[in-house]
Amino acid sequence: MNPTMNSISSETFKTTPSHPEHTIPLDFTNVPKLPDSHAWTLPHQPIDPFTQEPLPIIDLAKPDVSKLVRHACEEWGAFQITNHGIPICLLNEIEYQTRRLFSLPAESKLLAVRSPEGFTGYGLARISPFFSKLMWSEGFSIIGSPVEHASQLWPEDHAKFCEVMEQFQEEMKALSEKMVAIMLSSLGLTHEEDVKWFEPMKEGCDQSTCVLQLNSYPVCPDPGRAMGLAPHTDSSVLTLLYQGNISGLQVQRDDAAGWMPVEPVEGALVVNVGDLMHIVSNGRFKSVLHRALVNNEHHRVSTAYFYGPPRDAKVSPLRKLIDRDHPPLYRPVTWKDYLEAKSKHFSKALESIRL
Ligand SMILES: O=C(O)CCC(=O)C(=O)O
Ligand SMILES: [Fe+2]
Repeated sequence: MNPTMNSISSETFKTTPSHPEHTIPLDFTNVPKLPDSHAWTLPHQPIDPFTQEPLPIIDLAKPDVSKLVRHACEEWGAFQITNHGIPICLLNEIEYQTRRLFSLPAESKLLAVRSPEGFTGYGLARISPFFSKLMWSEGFSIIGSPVEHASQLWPEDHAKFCEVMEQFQEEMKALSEKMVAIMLSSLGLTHEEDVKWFEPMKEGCDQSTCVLQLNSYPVCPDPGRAMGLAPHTDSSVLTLLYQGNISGLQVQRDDAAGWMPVEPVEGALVVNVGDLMHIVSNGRFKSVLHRALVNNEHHRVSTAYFYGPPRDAKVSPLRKLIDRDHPPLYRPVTWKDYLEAKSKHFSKALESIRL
């Protein structure tokens, strides 16, 4: 592994495996010892949480949300939200269905494996090809209805799974729109006027670039040397993450400071600034470098919703944020172009479009 490979891309781009013998996740049940293929050498560099301002937790029902969100996006590129309006019963339901899926025997999960040219289904983390070591995790990607793969997993009994996943995507899309609006208005922008690419999404014309990613981090025999999900930034506009009540997520505020755990808060969602928001805000909001660690007691699952614009919409630094003192930092790109840049330049994708 290249330890300098820090900010890596994430979810919907296509990549070629660097270790073709491992195109599907390990059968994690009854692995008594961490295999060499999964043993990482990077020290985990934890931060002393008492020396740092903790990651902001923002109550959306309180006043001053806009100021708090701006501060969080400028300083951290991530924050947690409470009072977001997503019912706790839906969050419990999504966690239940996610656990139900990943608790299936390995041979059943392989019936729903993501095809080499596909974007959806069961498989390794998408960022796997960028690392020589494998991650202690498995994933299931959904765009719209998961019925094609779910019916492979449960021929008779997939209706509830599909219903919950579809309902959750609808709720996440609406909440993402709300959060984008708050973020932009915190910079003095009204998204209706300023962000043309945003319109088709709001009208529901194109939902195809939003992805629901279910992640599973099985109990690990040697968590100190394993990596659940290697450091990366999300390529999305923003990501909404539900991590249940098991720790593992960490964010990096800046290179020197080490990794800050994002401790679960009951019913809260984590918001990550993605690379596209980094671009439209002309670098004011930072896409956050984050990773997930594993443990030897609990099977951790998480649900990430990546919110993206229509594939062909142009994304560029917003005009109102540009003046003589703040020249545009990035050239205009479509989401499609950006994902291509990400799969080619990996951690250097943002740099590759820098003016
Ligand atoms: O599981 C987590 O906490 C992080 C998941 C994540 O970063 C991702 O799916 O991109
Ligand atoms: Fe991520």
